[in-house]
Amino acid sequence: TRSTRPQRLLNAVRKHATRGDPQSVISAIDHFCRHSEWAMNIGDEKGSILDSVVSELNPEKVLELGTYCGYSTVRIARLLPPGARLITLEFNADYAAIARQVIAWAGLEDRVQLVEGASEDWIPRMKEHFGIETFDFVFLDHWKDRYLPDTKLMEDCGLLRKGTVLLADNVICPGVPDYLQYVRNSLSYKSCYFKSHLEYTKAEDGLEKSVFLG
Ligand SMILES: O=C(NCCCCCn1ccc2cnccc21)c1cc(-c2ccc(F)cc2)cc(O)c1O
Ligand SMILES: [Mg+2]
Repeated sequence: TRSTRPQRLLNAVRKHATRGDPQSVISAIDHFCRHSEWAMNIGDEKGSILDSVVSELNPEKVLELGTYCGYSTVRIARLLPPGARLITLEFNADYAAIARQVIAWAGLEDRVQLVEGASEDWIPRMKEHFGIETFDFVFLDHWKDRYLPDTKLMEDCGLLRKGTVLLADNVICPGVPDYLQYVRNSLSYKSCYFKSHLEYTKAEDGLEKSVFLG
């Protein structure tokens, strides 16, 4: 049977990246997506913005909604201190299987926990299942129509604290208008937009950084 794009992306990582070297994994995926096949990783341009937000925050407890092949998982985890924890949620079992191997190739499996399932099912179980009180940083990159309901669900489940940072990908392309309207107008958030481009293209896209004020 024909290979899938995520499988071809993993092959490129194995071929061109060095085991235990997260930067080489990031570079191998970006090269593959620029020169072989486009894929919906956050990419190098928006990825640099992600890096700066994570580096400034130094989070201990991180939630990523939308693993895909693990590109942003590797970007975030490589910046975390060894004691920090990143829980990443992926709905698609095939993507999850590839992501586990990409994360392992980068040598970051000790600080990453990949969970398979839907955000609306897992968010209410975070506390009792993972012993998480609140998250310091949440990266939203899953179904675009779930950004808003899941943010409200995280609020209701007490997973956000004063100062928790939400960073949302694709706020222009594909776009998340209801989420943007909420975080930009709610008195519970301080929000700002980082203008950029859709991964590996010239189309406009950007990241929205929103600090929960409690
Ligand atoms: O659709 C996107 N991502 C979501 C993929 C599915 C997530 C599924 N999933 C994962 C965890 C999880 C938990 N609960 C429920 C569901 C869950 C996406 C698309 C584009 C894009 C595509 C075509 C185009 F022409 C322009 C842009 C670019 C991006 O950067 C993207 O991120
Ligand atoms: Mg995205």
